[in-house]
Amino acid sequence: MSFAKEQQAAIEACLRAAKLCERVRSAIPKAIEKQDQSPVTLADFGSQALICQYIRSAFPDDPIVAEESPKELMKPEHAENLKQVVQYVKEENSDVDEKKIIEWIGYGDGHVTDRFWTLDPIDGTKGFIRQDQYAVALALIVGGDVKVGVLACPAYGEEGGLLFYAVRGQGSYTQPIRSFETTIPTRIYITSNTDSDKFRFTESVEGAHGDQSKQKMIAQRIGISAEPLRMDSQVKYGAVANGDAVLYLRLPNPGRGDYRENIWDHAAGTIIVEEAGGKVSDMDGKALNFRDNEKMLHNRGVIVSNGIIHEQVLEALKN
Ligand SMILES: Nc1ncnc2c1ncn2[C@@H]1O[C@H](COP(=O)(O)O)[C@@H](O)[C@H]1OP(=O)(O)O
Ligand SMILES: [Mg+2]
Ligand SMILES: [Mg+2]
Ligand SMILES: [Mg+2]
Repeated sequence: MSFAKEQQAAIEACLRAAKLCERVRSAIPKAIEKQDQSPVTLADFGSQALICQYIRSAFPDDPIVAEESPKELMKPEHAENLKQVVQYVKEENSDVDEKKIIEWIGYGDGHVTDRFWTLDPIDGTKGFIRQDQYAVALALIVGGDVKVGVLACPAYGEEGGLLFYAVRGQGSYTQPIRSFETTIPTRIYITSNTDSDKFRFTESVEGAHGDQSKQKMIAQRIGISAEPLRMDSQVKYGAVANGDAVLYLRLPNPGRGDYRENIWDHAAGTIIVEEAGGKVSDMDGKALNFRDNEKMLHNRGVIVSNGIIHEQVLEALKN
């Protein structure tokens, strides 16, 4: 299957959401604390509303498994915030009102099935608030396999950012977000170990989302001495896919042994790296499981590489 219609819809939806996010980012985004104490902004809600509405109208039968829920926004104390989200969304879709916003965000409460979409409306919210890296991440999963992935990275690579996308079996591509309509796709590939400037690894900015001292040690064991490229979000997958780094390490934080990764934090990035020639697995070498649950219950750690060094990294982790 070519998934041409899915690819086109996913790209269009993410481009619109990225525009909304950039407008909010330039106005200093306001953070609301979620129940798990992580932040969410009005742009996260707006992005999810836009993308869910778009995907739902193009593919009415497809469930969407998304990060955010409209519950918080429906509380009376957020009445002004809800109005503001409507204003943000209006610039991309004029057919919006408060009731529709709640309904559209709520489309994201779907379940994992044989065919579904998974969405992180803003991946790396902490980066977004810091005016740093973030991504809008959308993927289509069929039979447990990621078939289409899109990452809009508005703060990465060049002014206005880069869009990365891939369809299974068709390669990975990038285009500038700002000039998307007037440029042609550039196919991207991982870099081999010979480009010494890019023989480096990438990891989260947030120390609590990984194990930075162990990540440094593993990188050193395979001969990487360069300082890590620290960035928020799945932009790190984009960096490995287009050859800006050879490795992305995300080892479990020893203080948070019970943390399990969400599928929307990895699905889009995974296909983009794989279709660029790289490899993605957990720290035991197992494939990431996008088939059973919105959390990857049986995967610990995430290793993303150019493929060439993958076995070496897994070996280094055993010692
Ligand atoms: N303890 C943790 N370990 C790994 N990832 C985490 C942890 N806590 C939150 N995250 C997730 O890491 C992602 C950001 O990744 P990065 O650090 O690479 O930018 C977010 O989606 C965030 O989830 P959440 O959206 O629930 O906050
Ligand atoms: Mg998010
Ligand atoms: Mg995320
Ligand atoms: Mg979050």
